[in-house]
Amino acid sequence: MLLSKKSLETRINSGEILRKSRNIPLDMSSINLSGSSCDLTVGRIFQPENAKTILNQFQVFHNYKIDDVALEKHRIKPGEMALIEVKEYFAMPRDMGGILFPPNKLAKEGLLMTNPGHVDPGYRGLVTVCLVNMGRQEVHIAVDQVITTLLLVGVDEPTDGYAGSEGKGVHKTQLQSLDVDFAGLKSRLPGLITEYISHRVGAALALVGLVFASYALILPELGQYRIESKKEEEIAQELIEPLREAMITDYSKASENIQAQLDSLKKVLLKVCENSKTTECKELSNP
Ligand SMILES: Nc1ccn([C@H]2C[C@H](O)[C@@H](COP(=O)(O)OP(=O)(O)OP(=O)(O)O)O2)c(=O)n1
Repeated sequence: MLLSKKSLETRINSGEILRKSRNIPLDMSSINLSGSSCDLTVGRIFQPENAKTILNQFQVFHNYKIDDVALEKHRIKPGEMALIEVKEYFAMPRDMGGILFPPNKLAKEGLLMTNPGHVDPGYRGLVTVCLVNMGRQEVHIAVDQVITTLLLVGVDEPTDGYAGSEGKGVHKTQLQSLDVDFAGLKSRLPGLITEYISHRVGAALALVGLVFASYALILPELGQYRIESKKEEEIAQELIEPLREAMITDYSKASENIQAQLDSLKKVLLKVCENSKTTECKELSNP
């Protein structure tokens, strides 16, 4: 069940739900209650990268604490991240839970809240809001500005309360794990570009290498092929030549034989003609 404005006022006045600090009740005039929800405001602002640098690099000389890196106002650049510690201190009763929402106004400005969530019945302490500027413009945030809306819901019977410890707000470990911008793009981009280029160049080089390697492999093969075919031609020549010579020799021997045969045939015919005394034989014996 959502709680009405009237019952919220009563509970807050009695020191429940929200307080100014652990032991100081909230001044009702400082909070904007509407229906079953109330608006929560900016307490401290942290720009993770700046805060980390100061805490890590100058700690040795100055003994900086988290309070020293908190900002009162800040312009969140497009793509950048900011961590907000909410000003109001939670003192949730055991019969009531809460849900933290980003106000519509923030979204309109391009701010994305990365950790909307529930507030357990019995939770005590501070809550944090992590924002990323997803828009094109810088977004200005300052202390006391509305940063999140708390929707309050009654539980049908009192719970055992919250088992976790008191919320201390933003701490150093939280800052360490966050980057200057969304998904660490600013720090990752040079690496991503180098990786992209090296992939492309690598692929191009591999292609060029492949072409050269192909030439290097094919050219000697072609040369070899030529040499081998020349060799083969010489071998063929060596084999054909004696055959050719043998053929020529045989042919001339054969023609000599034929000539001899013809001569002896002629002699035989002449003898036959001399005996027959025909006209044709006379012509044959006196050509
Ligand atoms: N933006 C938010 C949302 C919640 N909380 C607080 C109120 C919750 O009661 C408490 C625990 O919230 P979750 O259960 O959502 O978070 P975890 O599961 O991380 O914490 P836990 O292990 O304490 O339950 O943290 C917070 O500090 N900041």
